[in-house]
Amino acid sequence: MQGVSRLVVPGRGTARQILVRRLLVRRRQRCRVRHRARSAVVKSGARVVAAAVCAAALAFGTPAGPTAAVEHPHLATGPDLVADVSAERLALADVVAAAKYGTGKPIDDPVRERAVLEDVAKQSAEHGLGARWAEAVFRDQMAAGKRVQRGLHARWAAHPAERPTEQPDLAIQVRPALDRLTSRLLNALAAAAPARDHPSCAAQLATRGTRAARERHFDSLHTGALLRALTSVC
Ligand SMILES: C=C(O[C@@H]1C=C(C(=O)O)C=C[C@H]1O)C(=O)O
Repeated sequence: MQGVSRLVVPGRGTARQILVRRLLVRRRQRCRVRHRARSAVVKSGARVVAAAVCAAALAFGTPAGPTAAVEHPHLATGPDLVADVSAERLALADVVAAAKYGTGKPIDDPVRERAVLEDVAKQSAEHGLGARWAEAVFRDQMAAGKRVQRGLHARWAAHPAERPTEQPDLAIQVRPALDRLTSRLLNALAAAAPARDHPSCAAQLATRGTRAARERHFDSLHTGALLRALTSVC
């Protein structure tokens, strides 16, 4: 579980390389979406400039992570917080998995997910955040949590000795703990918002994400899920 950034997934590179690639794909998609939106209202010359700015940001900006973070400290602190709180939320997926294992409670609970997203939409306004962005991030967080639950349930089915010895109460203990993290993650997103449009946001987030995974001694299941959880941040 050591050296997560160097953890190699056969055929796909290290965990850090996978995260940077994934975040770049996301960034390119956002660039394209914005460019298309702009294209609808601006003349063709401006369209070319907008596309060139996106392309240049993607081509030159991303590798400049550490330097950019020194010049703009918010580039480090926002992604740092987001990675950290996301790792904390993901660690709770183990407790959720234990609470559900063998009880027949489904891993996917759409009703609960809707309640989480409604809470996010409500609180995001209080944090000065766009509800769409906040909801996208929380959808990723929930997808990541479910990936961990599925992985652990499969692991426990195959290796009974690894099954948890205690069964926490989902409604009384676990969900309230997740709910408490909602406002912390929204705070972290508010701190990361200025970094979001910076070309090195994805690189910063990758660095902070792999560090958070390493600090928590995440295995490949949890590290992969953390990468998934961070997909919509930048
Ligand atoms: C965490 C749970 O499992 C899933 C993941 C959720 C989440 O990450 O918030 C919410 C609902 C479930 O689909 C849960 O049931 O509470």
